[in-house]
Amino acid sequence: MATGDLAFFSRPSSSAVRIVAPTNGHDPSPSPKPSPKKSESIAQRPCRNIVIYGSCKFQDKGCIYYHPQRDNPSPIPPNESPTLSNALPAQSVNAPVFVPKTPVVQPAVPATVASPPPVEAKANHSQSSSSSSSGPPSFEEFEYDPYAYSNFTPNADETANGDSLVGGMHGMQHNPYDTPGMLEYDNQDPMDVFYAGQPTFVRQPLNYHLYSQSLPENLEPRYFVSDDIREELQRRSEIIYTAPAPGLGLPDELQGYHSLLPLETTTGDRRKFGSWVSTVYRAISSKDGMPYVLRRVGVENFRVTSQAAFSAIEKWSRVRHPNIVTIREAFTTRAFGALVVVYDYHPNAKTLFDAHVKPKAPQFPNGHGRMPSSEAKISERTLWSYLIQIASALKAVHDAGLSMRVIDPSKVLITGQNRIRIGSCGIVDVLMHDTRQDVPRLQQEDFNMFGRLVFSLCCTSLGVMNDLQKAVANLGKGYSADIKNVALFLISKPGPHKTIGQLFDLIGSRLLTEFDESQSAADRLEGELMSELENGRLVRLLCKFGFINERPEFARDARWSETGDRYIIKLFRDYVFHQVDEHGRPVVNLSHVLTCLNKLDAGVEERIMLISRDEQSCLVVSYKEIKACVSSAFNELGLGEVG
Ligand SMILES: Nc1ncnc2c1ncn2[C@@H]1O[C@H](COP(=O)(O)OP(=O)(O)OP(=O)(O)O)[C@@H](O)[C@H]1O
Repeated sequence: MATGDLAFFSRPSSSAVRIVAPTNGHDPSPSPKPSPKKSESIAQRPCRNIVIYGSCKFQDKGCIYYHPQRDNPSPIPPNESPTLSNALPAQSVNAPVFVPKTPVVQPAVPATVASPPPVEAKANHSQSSSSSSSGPPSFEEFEYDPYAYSNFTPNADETANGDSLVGGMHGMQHNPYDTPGMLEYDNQDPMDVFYAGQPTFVRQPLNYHLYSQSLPENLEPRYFVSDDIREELQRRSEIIYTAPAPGLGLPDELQGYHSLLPLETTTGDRRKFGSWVSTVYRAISSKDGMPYVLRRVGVENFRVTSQAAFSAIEKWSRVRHPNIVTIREAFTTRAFGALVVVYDYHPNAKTLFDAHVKPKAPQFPNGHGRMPSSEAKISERTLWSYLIQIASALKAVHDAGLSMRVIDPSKVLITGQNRIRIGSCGIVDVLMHDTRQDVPRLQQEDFNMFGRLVFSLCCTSLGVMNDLQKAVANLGKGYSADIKNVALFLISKPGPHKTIGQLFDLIGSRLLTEFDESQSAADRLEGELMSELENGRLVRLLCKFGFINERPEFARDARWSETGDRYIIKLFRDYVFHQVDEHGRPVVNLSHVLTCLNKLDAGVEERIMLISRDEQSCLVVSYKEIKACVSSAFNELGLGEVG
């Protein structure tokens, strides 16, 4: 690969990315015959064998390179200094590098900087400096410098004066990356070991706090939220925005709610909610644009004679519990001829009845006749989780001086992975506002309803309680004695011993298991959130690439995409996305893409080699510099025609 043809990197109209073939001692035209001056300089060049292996077999057999004497074991020739005339031409490594012509703005460095601080302190500084708000230098300031990695140390006078180091450059010899915050590697290119007096290779510190490290390919999914969670959230999001079918004959607007969409069939045989028929709609609030559930209870001649009917709703709306569907408000409506209670909407919620009790549609195994699908039995662990969540909701309600009044498989929702929420609270309180409420008795009834729900779930049947003996026997066959005890306690006769506290005594240490599992679930979700956080940053970067690359209005202006910042971005895009394997097949490696983009976003000092499409030129450039290119090209768009 040749580096001679680098002219297209230059942008004559500006100093941006001015890459020119070296002159004076780094003559671009490769000369096959070494000039006398050149032979002299070869004799001054450290022998690679010494650098790599510590000795050279050909030292006394005509090797023309420099070999250190015993009294001077340094591999660098005594009169060698990293000056312009003695440094190796860029052609030798086929890799020109970018170095800012003016230095990166660094914080003032104390005079003691000449003796570098310990490595650890430097590494920390490096991390903070790379994330500092001063940011990388504009790419306008970069210019090709073959001495970028020479081991130049400013003299005491220069370092004593902060300005001299920070703002003042002595020609092109000071490496702007040679700051106290960098490890030695920052003064080196990995290839230096082959031609300079730097036998050690110190790895550049990675800014782990700024980007995720690449993971083995088989762990790729860790970069993204896991499939099951993604699918579930996508489904919910789709359901929220499902548009109602036209011609349903529903009001366009109902007390500040619009876009009503029934969540159940409103025709055919309807089950009763107590002695009422209820229908659930999803509707959007005009106030906040959020979806809510309207439960409409069609009650003939239902009249609210006083606001007192809604006092229970006020109490209920103050009950905020993770296992209760929150009530927002209630109203009656003539247009709808009903009482409407508004609840929080949990997209893709399923009732316990639909999930566990409702007979499933028959399956057709291999076309050989019909067979009813077997009900999936709830596992003991899941059942305990349901029990604990409902008991917890019950406690909150009883503590608030209320009673649940409806605990039925058709009114308890599963709103996520084993997440239970009791819906339809408060409705009965409004409907029966004119009858005297004996709260302790109603609370005892809650236990009873809860017990029947446990039997229904264990036996996957609603009518199970018609034959109690059989129900107990069935439950005992499928579940532990502890479950059986809880179920029997719940359906036992009311009495002073039957309190929510007693119920929790029976649940015992299972509560801790539930608590532990819910904490683990929170940890898992936090982990998922982290991966999404990373993705958000990368999407912003990809958007910038989208804005910059292949702009049609500049299609005829080759200079726009073939010079300066944009050319580097174009080559970087090839490096990230368009690599091919040794057979010319596209390499589709998501880990590579994510790693590159993360490093770019963090603007790390690590350098990569970009290769032109004709493979005639290459360019060594750091992520930090590419990042500066991206932001300058993007800013240029914003200030220009794109507005
Ligand atoms: N707060 C809510 N958020 C999301 N969906 C809900 C909510 N409340 C109820 N639903 C859904 O609305 C549908 C109907 O609920 P409903 O309580 O009427 O159940 P049902 O089984 O149809 O009972 P019924 O026979 O008494 O009407 C169910 O699929 C349920 O998941």
